[in-house]
Amino acid sequence: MVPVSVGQAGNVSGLLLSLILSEQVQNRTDSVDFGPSQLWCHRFAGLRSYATPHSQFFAPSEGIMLPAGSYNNKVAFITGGGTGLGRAMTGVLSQLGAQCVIASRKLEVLQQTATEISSQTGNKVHAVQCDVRDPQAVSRCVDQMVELTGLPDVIINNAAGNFICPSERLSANGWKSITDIVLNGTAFVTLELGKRLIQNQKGASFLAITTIYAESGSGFVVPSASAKAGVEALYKSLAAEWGRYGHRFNIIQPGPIRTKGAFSRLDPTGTFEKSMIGRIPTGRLGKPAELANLAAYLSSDYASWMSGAVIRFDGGEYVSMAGEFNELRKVTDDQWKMLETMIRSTKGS
Ligand SMILES: CC/C=C\C/C=C\C=C\C(=O)SCCNC(=O)CCNC(=O)[C@H](O)C(C)(C)COP(=O)(O)OP(=O)(O)OC[C@H]1O[C@@H](n2cnc3c(N)ncnc32)[C@H](O)[C@@H]1OP(=O)(O)O
Ligand SMILES: NC(=O)C1=CN([C@@H]2O[C@H](COP(=O)(O)OP(=O)(O)OC[C@H]3O[C@@H](n4cnc5c(N)ncnc54)[C@H](OP(=O)(O)O)[C@@H]3O)[C@@H](O)[C@H]2O)C=CC1
Repeated sequence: MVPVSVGQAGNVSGLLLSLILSEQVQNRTDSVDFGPSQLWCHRFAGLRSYATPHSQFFAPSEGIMLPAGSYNNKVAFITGGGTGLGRAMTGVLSQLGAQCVIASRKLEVLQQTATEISSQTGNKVHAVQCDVRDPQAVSRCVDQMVELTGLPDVIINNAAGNFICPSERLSANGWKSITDIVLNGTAFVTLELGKRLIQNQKGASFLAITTIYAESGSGFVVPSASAKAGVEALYKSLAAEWGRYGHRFNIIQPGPIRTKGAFSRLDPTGTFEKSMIGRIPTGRLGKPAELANLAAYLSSDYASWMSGAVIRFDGGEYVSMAGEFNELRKVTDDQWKMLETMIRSTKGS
């Protein structure tokens, strides 16, 4: 055994500290190099990526996974289907043969998405305006859907609102705006459709899109964390209660996937993206198409035995943040040699 002096021990902690500091400096440099507006253009034009070299082992497969026609004669209702992940899920379900109904507040956005997707897939996509915070609006939206397509086979509760904000700066209305969309909105849609499906003795698959911090909680997005946790409790409860009516309930917890809606409100300057990717073991963000394939599987007949499931879909980010010693990924081989020598040279307690 080689004895290690206090000086060496100091070097090791110094090295660890400098590793952490240099990362912070690097992050600062990034935000100085690219001013917020410039960065914004780059990020949403997809011109910039922080993906790590090892992400090459985890290259995304963005083609459609299920066999063609898997959703023939099915109707899918997707809240927030006009943008981001909702749009990606609508695209995949439509490509697989579903007739889709997308609903949110901005009718023009929905109509544009509906036209684009249906012209690509040849299947009908209907746009219905609906603010999910208003139970009467939800009821009217379902009336409209029944006229257009009949009751759905698949319901995806995807609509959400979110912004980062220290909780001491949050107004009561700020809290309400998020929890009303996420928890009440999901509940209103689920109860309205659930009751009508039960009356009509029709089975269905319900899917909710939550987030990894629904489980852990997270500072600075407290209304979202609280509401998403509520959505998970709602879905797990109904999985137990409404199986007898032919209803399945599943949940996907995505990690970060670049969409304008999420990133503009959660990382407006682009400062956090690099550190986010640094802690994701697969070294990159998720892709909307990857989430859409998982959603299509969970909502399909191939998953008819899945209910009450909570699927974390985050490239490993959650476990990476949870493990107390995971920061040791940053220790180099030479530093490991020193650390091992120090540990082995310790005698007694
Ligand atoms: C980087 C990604 C990594 C991980 C992602 C993990 C999870 C992601 C979860 C998501 O949900 S991402 C999806 C995000 N998408 C959206 O948020 C789209 C829809 N959002 C909106 O429409 C708005 O942002 C909204 C949520 C604020 C709702 O809009 P609305 O017009 O209804 O609200 P108001 O503008 O009237 O505001 C209501 C209330 O909130 C206060 N408020 C608004 N923004 C902020 C803010 N940034 N900070 C503090 N407070 C805010 C606003 O002042 C109002 O309160 P008062 O009346 O002033 O008291
Ligand atoms: N992207 C990511 O990294 C992650 C996203 N998620 C979840 O994925 C889902 C989709 O998010 P994403 O695609 O990124 O973001 P978007 O902002 O693109 O999607 C949110 C959608 O919700 C709709 N919406 C908001 N408020 C209401 C309302 N009151 N009534 C009806 N619809 C409403 C919006 O449409 P409109 O404005 O027209 O109403 C919009 O289409 C959300 O549930 C989000 O929490 C979870 C983890 C990570």
